[in-house]
Amino acid sequence: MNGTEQPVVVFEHVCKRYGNGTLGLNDVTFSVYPGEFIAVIGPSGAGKSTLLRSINKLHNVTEGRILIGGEDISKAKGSHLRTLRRKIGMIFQNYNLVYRLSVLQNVLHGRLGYMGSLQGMIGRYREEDKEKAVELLKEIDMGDFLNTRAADLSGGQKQRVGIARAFMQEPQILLCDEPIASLDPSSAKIIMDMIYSMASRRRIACLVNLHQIDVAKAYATRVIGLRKGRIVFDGPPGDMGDDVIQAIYGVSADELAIKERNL
Ligand SMILES: Nc1ncnc2c1ncn2[C@@H]1O[C@H](COP(=O)(O)OP(=O)(O)OP(=O)(O)O)[C@@H](O)[C@H]1O
Repeated sequence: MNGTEQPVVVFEHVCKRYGNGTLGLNDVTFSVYPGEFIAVIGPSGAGKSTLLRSINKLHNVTEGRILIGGEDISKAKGSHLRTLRRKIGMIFQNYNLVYRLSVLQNVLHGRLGYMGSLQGMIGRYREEDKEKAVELLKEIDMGDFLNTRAADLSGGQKQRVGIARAFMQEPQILLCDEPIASLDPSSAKIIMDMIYSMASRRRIACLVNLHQIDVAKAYATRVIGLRKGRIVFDGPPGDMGDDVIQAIYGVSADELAIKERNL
């Protein structure tokens, strides 16, 4: 971040109330700058997914504004919404691949937001898109799996394809919703390393929902701690003392470690 750079995402006093009355986000205000790697942490139900889903308007917020590159996505519709969504890549806990399709075809899906609907339906991709997809797959060590069906991959390999698809979109913001929650520890490390290095090399801003504080501390340039829909901490991981853990989770770091061990 530097003094002249414009934020890629701005939240201004955002509230999200669900139909049943639950307040998922409560007066949330923050800005995200290019190159930041932000871990969003908090106990179950704190609003982490609600926050991520608000950014690309997977649901409407009830109050406040969300600006993407200076434009209000809360009000955007139709082709304007589609254009704004191109800037926002997503990586999911459950990969969201099309399992009957090949690895290469899944990665090419990252270009769909740039194509007409007919072009997309018949899968008519430009040669340069295919070359870019192959390059990305090589970058994540999946160059030998181009024609493998996505169904036939391990969990870690599926997530790598999810990563390549997200970068294929050339986003300015990458939203990762618990990207390692379904993976064993060694695959989780590989995936976090890949997301971190690929995003920082391209200066793409990342928001990553995480359950593990140690992972947040290891990778994040900044941590946002949510509790009951409110931001209760926003700062560098080095500032996360026991008081901060208590404010986010309502228990001490020791108690939290015991709870996690018993899960
Ligand atoms: N579709 C919905 N309808 C009603 N309430 C919802 C809905 N989705 C989420 N909520 C509620 O909003 C609050 C925030 O939920 P959210 O899923 O954002 O939390 P989270 O921090 O991502 O939790 P977890 O770590 O368990 O995934 C919770 O009280 C949840 O029950």
